[in-house]
Amino acid sequence: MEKFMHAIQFAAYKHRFQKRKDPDQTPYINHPIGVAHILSNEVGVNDFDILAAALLHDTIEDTQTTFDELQQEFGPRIAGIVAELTDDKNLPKAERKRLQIANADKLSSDAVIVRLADKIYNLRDLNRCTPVGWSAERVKEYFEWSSKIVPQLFGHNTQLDTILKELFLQKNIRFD
Ligand SMILES: Nc1nc2c(ncn2[C@@H]2O[C@H](COP(=O)(O)OP(=O)(O)O)[C@@H](OP(=O)(O)OP(=O)(O)O)[C@H]2O)c(=O)[nH]1
Ligand SMILES: [Mn+2]
Repeated sequence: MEKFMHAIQFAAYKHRFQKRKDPDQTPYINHPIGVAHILSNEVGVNDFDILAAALLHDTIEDTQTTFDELQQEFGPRIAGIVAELTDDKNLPKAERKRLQIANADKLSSDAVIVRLADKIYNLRDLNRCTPVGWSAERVKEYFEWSSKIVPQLFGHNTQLDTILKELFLQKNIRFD
C-alpha cells in the first residue's frame, strides 16, 4: 500500500504540467488514475504492483522520468512493466505505431493488462470528445490501429477483452 500511495504521489508530480488533448484541457494525471481505476474497480485486479504500474505507465514516455529512477523508487517489477509499455518518442509516429503492433506478442502478462486498460481509457475518451485538432478520420484511425494490436493481447483477462470487443463492435470495427 505504501508503494502504491508513493506511485500516486510520484505520477501526479511528474505529470503536473501536462494536460490531456481534450477541449477542457483535463489534467493529464486523470488518465493514469483512470487506467488504474478500470483495473481495480471494473476488472477486480488487486495486485498493487500492477495498479502502481498503471499509475506510472506514461511517466518514462511523457515526462523526464528514467527507468533507473523508477527502479530505485519502485523496484524492478513495476519499473519493468512501465519500460515494456514505453514507446520510443525519438522514432517517427508511424514507426512507433507499427512497433506497438509488431511487438504486442512480446509483452509480459502484467504489461498486457495495463496496455489493455490504457486502450480502453483512450477509446472511451475518444467517444466522450474529440481531441483538439483531430479530424473524424484521425479518430477512426486510432480505433482501427487499436483493433490491430488489442486482439493480439486477448486471453489474459476475459473482462478486459469483453469491454474492448464491445467498444469495437459499437463502431462497426472488425477485429480478429
Ligand atoms: N483519446 C485521447 N487521448 C489523449 C488525449 N490527450 C492525450 N491523449 C494521449 O494521446 C495518445 C494517442 O494519441 P496519438 O496521436 O495516437 O499518439 P501520440 O500522442 O503518441 O502521438 C495516447 O497516448 P498513450 O496513452 O501513450 O497511448 P497510445 O495510444 O500511444 O498507446 C493518449 O493517452 C485525449 O484527450 N483523448
Ligand atoms: Mn496511456
